[in-house]
Amino acid sequence: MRIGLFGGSFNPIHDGHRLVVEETLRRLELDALWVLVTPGNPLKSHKELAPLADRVIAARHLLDDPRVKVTGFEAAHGFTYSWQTVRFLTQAMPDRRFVWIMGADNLVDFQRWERWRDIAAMVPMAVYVRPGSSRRAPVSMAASYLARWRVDEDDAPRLASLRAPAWVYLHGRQSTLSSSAIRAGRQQVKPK
Ligand SMILES: Nc1ncnc2c1ncn2[C@@H]1O[C@H](COP(=O)(O)OP(=O)(O)OP(=O)(O)O)[C@@H](O)[C@H]1O
Ligand SMILES: O=C(O)c1ccc[n+]([C@@H]2O[C@H](COP(=O)([O-])O)[C@@H](O)[C@H]2O)c1
Repeated sequence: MRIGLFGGSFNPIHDGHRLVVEETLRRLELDALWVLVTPGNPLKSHKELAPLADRVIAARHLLDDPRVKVTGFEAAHGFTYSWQTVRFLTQAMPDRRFVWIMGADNLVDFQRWERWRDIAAMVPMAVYVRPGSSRRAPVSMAASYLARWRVDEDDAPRLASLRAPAWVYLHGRQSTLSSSAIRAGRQQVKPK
């Protein structure tokens, strides 16, 4: 069983997230994708953060696919950092093949994440291209550190079965949507 783990603030969820979900399910040949709605990104202000339950409900509504499961379980476990989530899931379910999924902007910042090298060593990762970060991501500090474990895009279907570290940078359909622009009233959850 190959399962994508797509963590996010989803404040609010938008069509850019749906695009990443659809593309990674297809390109990584995943059986399931778990959307992990975070109690709060440790690197972001939580001042404008909507309640977890509201973000979970909205994500379930927009991502209406039987393969997609939306959960806020990190809050119930008291997890703040993604390494805690990844360690917990890989230890609790050693027979599942997990892949951590994130947009290219998060690879640019990845070296600021708590124990980011440990995350990369625990789980294969798929980075999805995003406007504004597509060129910076592959030359970021984390990408340079992880360069020798980068897998060709054509091998994306194999990623889940590879031993970590292993990662792929996926190019494809792109969305300019962002939650912050939606909160500021400059964009809509779904483009017109
Ligand atoms: N348009 C997009 N294209 C590709 N990846 C995206 C896009 N929007 C968000 N993501 C990715 O989805 C995950 C969750 O993102 P998040 O909930 O922070 O949304 P966001 O639009 O980046 O929010 P904000 O604008 O508040 O930073 C992250 O890994 C992020 O990189
Ligand atoms: O563990 C960390 O240090 C860490 C730092 C930044 C972001 N994250 C996680 O990355 C995911 C994407 O966050 P965001 O806000 O960009 O949607 C979400 O699951 C966050 O909890 C995790």
